[in-house]
Amino acid sequence: WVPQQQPQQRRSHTSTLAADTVDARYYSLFETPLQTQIQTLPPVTLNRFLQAKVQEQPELRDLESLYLAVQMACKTISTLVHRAGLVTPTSTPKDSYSDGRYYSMKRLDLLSTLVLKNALKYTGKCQVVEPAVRLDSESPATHQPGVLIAKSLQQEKRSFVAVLDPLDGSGNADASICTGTVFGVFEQSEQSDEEEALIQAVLQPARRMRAAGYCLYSSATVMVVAIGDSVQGFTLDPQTKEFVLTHPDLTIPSRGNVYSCNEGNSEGWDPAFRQYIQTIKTGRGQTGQRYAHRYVGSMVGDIHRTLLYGGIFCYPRDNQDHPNGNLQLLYKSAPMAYVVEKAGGRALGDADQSLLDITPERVHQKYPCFMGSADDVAELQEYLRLESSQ
Ligand SMILES: O=P(O)(O)OC[C@H]1O[C@](O)(COP(=O)(O)O)[C@@H](O)[C@@H]1O
Repeated sequence: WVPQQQPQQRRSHTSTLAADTVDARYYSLFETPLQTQIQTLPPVTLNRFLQAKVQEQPELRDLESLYLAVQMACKTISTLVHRAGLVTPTSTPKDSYSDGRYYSMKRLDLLSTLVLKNALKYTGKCQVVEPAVRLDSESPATHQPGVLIAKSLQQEKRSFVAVLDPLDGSGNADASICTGTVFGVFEQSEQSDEEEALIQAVLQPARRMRAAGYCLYSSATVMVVAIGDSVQGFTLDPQTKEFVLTHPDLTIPSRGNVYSCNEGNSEGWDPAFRQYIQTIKTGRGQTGQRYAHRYVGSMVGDIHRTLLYGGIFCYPRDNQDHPNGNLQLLYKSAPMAYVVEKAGGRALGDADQSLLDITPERVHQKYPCFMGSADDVAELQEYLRLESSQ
């Protein structure tokens, strides 16, 4: 909707219609000097940011094309996700997906995977493989996310190889709950283009990543990238369709007051972890403050909130349905952990092991994870150590 009249003209009307009053208030926002200033500031787009980065560090040039392809795909996926309710059939066909949720989940997953794959391929600078979907024995009959591995094709001695989860939390999209794309980038030392070699190239601990990031599709679409030693957040401007730097040099607060986990699994948790949660939520932890519980059930959303506000996100093992937690290490928790640590937080896989030091044995392997504000993770670590010493 475009206003047909200037605010000044509208206010000159003597009509006292409520709509006019509301409009006047709306326009007056834009007349304040501060707002005028903000609007005239030249935005730093992701493209410009990357160009500047490459000028500083020319060895990142290959990474630039990968990032540009990912951001292009994320713009399309953002539109797909936001239009999901408009284009997905509401009645679920009775086919191989007995559960209606899995049907549209699968559909959005496939679409996002295709969009991302094409964006990467059409750069002409990336080779893309989609590792065959094999169900992990630890998660029989559950939804298996699509995953992509992309390699930059520059004829340099080194090349980059990225692992990408096109749409984390796709099962939530029907309820308009946030979802996300996750990626992590390694260097490939051995120059082979065989699928198996590419898979091996990403089966590395996240500490060896050269970059990682995610795109959150929520009330806004936000791309957060860890590149070099800093973390930058860019918001997609729906008018210009550009990612604009809105969260420069993101750092996670050293302490928060929110814990985020699937408390429905608490019966099967290790006693020490259960004790930790009980302690912080009743205000008997180190801060003496009662922690609030927040759990979207969409990892990217839960971790993004943790990054901005502080606190702790956990997916521990339980002795019922999740002997290794419920998050795939390689393409979900490890890249997120990389971002969190680059932002000054911490991430654990076990009592004494950083999540960044765990080598995935296979693409879809799940692993317990705990990440967030450094002081909160340190407090939890004491409980995990207690458990492992028993
Ligand atoms: O339902 P649970 O066990 O809490 O698991 C939720 C987790 O599963 C995920 O939704 C992953 O789902 P997808 O398989 O759709 O990618 C995470 O985003 C989220 O944290």
